[in-house]
Amino acid sequence: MSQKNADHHRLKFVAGADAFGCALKDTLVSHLRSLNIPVEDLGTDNHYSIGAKIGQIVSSGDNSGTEIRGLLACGTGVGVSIFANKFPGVYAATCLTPADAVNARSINNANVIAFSGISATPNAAVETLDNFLNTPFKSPCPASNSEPWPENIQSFLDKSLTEMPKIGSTNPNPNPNFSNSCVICDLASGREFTPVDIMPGGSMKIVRESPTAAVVRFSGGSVEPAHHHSYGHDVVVMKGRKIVWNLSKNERCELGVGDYLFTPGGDVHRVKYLEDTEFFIRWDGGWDIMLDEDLATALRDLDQE
Ligand SMILES: O=C(CO)[C@H](O)[C@H](O)COP(=O)(O)O
Repeated sequence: MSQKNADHHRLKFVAGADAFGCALKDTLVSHLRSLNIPVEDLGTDNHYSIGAKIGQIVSSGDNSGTEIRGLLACGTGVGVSIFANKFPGVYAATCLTPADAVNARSINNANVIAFSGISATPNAAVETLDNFLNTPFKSPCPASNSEPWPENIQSFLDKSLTEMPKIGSTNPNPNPNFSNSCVICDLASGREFTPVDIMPGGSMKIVRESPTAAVVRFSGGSVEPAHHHSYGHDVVVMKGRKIVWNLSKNERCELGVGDYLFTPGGDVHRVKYLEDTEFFIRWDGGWDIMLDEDLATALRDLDQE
């Protein structure tokens, strides 16, 4: 059984669902509010977007000391978890039973819970959510036969909060052209620009991996359709001019030589290159890119500007 923890006053939830999970999410949001737990309900979107939005908010945290947790629901509870888990510091767990939620809190310190809108009944889902609320990390749980953890597992759990965030933050397969022994020795020479297949007109020379640093070139007139990255990135323009629309924040800026821009992880942005442009870019973690629209949509929208 879960341990009761009535002190929810420093807790806030952000919630969202896709169409398959929407009704269940509404039930669970009402339940949280009946417990006087504040909830920001982001409503319904496709499971890629809603999982990423909740993940981004939980990852960003809250500087007032309030703990932010996420509640997600889709058809299976799996897709939304995968996307939320792309963000650092997010531990999203799909919980199909009340026992899953006790295990996910006790063993994994999960901070996002994902439900299956298809298979969960409202009553079972409420019980599952209550367990997620009331189970402290490292408490006895079904996986420990409801007994305190043995010493070796307790020690693993104790270390996991500091060890887990490091996983994936260093490149497990460093390029043999690099020496990783010290920063000065990470000399990258002789690297080539390679075309960025999904961004016509663009080419990129990666000079360091995870955190990833690169020099990027785009030919004048190129457009990058709206996209986002898991990690925030710094850009310094070395040549040319570009316009960046941050669609998440409804902001537009024009960057010329020497200008700097930071774009947070998850922020959707579209870019147009006014001239042949070259810039240095550095992501806070590994490089990835998720397209949020196709090129035709970007060009059509820019035409209407
Ligand atoms: O990742 C990339 C590969 O095409 C782009 O170089 C990068 O996305 C350009 O910077 P921004 O994300 O600010 O548009």
